[in-house]
Amino acid sequence: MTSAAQHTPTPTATSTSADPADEHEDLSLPELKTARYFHFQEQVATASWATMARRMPSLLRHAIVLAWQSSPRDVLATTTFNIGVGAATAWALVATTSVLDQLFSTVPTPDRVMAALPALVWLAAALVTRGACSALAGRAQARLEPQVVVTAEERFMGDATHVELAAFDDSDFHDHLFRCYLRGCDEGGALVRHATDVLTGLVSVVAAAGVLTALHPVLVPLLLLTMVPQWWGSAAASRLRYRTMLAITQGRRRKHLVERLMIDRTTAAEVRSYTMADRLTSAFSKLARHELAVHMRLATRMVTIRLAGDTASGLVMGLVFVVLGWLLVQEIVPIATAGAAVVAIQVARGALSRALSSVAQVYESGLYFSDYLNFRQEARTRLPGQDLAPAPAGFDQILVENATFTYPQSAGEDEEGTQRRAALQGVSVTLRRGQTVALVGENGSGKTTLAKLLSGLYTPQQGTVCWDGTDLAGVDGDSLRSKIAVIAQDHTHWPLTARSNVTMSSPRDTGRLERAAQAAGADTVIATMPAGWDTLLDKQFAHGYEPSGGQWQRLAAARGFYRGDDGTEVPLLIADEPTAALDARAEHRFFSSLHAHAHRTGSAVVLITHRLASVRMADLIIVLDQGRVVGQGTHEELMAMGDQTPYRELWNLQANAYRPSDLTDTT
Ligand SMILES: Nc1ncnc2c1ncn2[C@@H]1O[C@H](COP(=O)(O)OP(=O)(O)OP(=O)(O)O)[C@@H](O)[C@H]1O
Repeated sequence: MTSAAQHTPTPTATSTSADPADEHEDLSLPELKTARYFHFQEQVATASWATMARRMPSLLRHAIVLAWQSSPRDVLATTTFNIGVGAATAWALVATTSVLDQLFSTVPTPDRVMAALPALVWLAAALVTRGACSALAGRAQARLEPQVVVTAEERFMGDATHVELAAFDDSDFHDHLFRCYLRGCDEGGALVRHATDVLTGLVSVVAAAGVLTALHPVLVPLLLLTMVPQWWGSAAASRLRYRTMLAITQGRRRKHLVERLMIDRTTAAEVRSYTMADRLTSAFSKLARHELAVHMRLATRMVTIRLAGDTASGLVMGLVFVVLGWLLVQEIVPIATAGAAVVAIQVARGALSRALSSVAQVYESGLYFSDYLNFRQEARTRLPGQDLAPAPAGFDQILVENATFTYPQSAGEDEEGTQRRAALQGVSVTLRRGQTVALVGENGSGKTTLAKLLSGLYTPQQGTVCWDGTDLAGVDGDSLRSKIAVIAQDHTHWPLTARSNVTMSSPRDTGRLERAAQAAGADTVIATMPAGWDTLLDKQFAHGYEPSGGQWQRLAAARGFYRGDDGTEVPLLIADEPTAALDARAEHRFFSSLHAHAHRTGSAVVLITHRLASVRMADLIIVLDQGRVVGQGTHEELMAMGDQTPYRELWNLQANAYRPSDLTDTT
């Protein structure tokens, strides 16, 4: 069969241009990348029946295991009732044979009808049973599919939130994760549905074949003969419909893109300012009409296939009748058996048609479901160990020894590239409880990476991070991180209430909340919010509120203070660029709070900032450059090291901006 994908032109930017004289007509959008959720398109479009048949057993095995783990009861019900449908089909066919036997006997007509009555009741009972089994199978199937999806989603989400953080820096992992998220889990449910449809169809075909064998073995080849055009017609129609849909996908995505430009709030103003409405409408119409034309062509080709299929079917059925007639004349089969054979053949043809139209869908769903299976397999290699020791209650000192950390290699990057990209190389530092330690250095020097090593989010590939004698590599990550408060540089704008944005997973404590808000300067932000602490911080919700950048930063700082407001349990507070969006007054207040926090709780505070005036008071300043420690000490010690040292250079650059040009630093 010729692929529709080959014949149906994919609408592109150039194909949308109607009038070359109109230079504004074409929106000139470049080719779209293959969507993550459609990456198996090529494989699906070109798969042969043999390929599908080869993959089927393993796909079905995985789907059955997942279905069984989701709901054994509904799997048993689906299977039992579908077998019931097959058995009732066979029963109905046998009853039909009895009815026909009686009706074609040689006694007078009223007697024949009376004699057929018990068989008719039997037939009615079989049909009712078949209907009931079919309905119950449908119910079990409808229950099973969403359960399979939820089980798959729960496992996926569990893995996604528990894998080590470094996995999110690996573009390959990220890609697998997103593909699984977009389709993998849902397709597990769809696979079960389509597989059950195939099963249902096959059970009925087998039932009809069984009855025919019992009636007379010579009838079975007749059944197989009628199935050939049926197979061809159903398979050709379903593949054509399918490939056409695949072929128009690109155009449909392009259409959605244009649609979004036309109806999105963010583009609405410029659509009007730059009078884009007509151009967009024209582009939209062309894409929509192209799709329409493809559908029209599909309808015509479907009719052609149907006509060819029906003609072939009619011819074969004619042949079957000729053979049946010959069998009757030769008295090989009685007339009642021949009648029952015709009914059985019709039942088998209908069931086969349904099964076939589901086979291609089993294949496609199976491919996408393999994204789910692959993701889970990969995630297992990235989950933390199970039997790790709990984190120590605290520390007197944190010792980072010779730590080297490289972010995961990007696809296509060579070993040399990896060497060049080491974010930290041989870093050794010591932090003591109660100290305020500042990490300074230029952009990309490794400050945030070191902070993430200290906060237990990353583990160095070489070297160690120890709390007193305990190497954090052997410690349970969750128990460690519950003892560390982090004010992150790229903090999350949680779509939750202001209160939950600060308390997060810790228990609620009003006193602690107020203290944290005050320390971070978030109290004045809360005071301006319509519902105070109960204000929802997301405009997507009714009465939602959108804080400004600086207000979000104060809330993030309050989150860190809240987590850290427990001297015995949280011995480390890490603040990464906590004041970048704050005004001068808020910044001053924040640094005072930070020192007060360290003093009051006795915890170690790690501060990352580019504002060197704020680190002057730190007990220890660690200077990083290209992933290496290039200086450490107090402000005075570092300034005394000489003119060309990185810290002094940076200090002078910033200090000079506030001085008359003829002044230099005074140390
Ligand atoms: N997730 C990541 N994946 C790959 N490389 C990263 C990632 N995060 C940081 N890097 C690289 O690691 C190096 C150190 O980055 P890091 O964020 O630790 O620097 P920084 O000193 O905190 O910078 P800044 O002052 O700009 O915040 C940089 O070269 C950066 O490109």
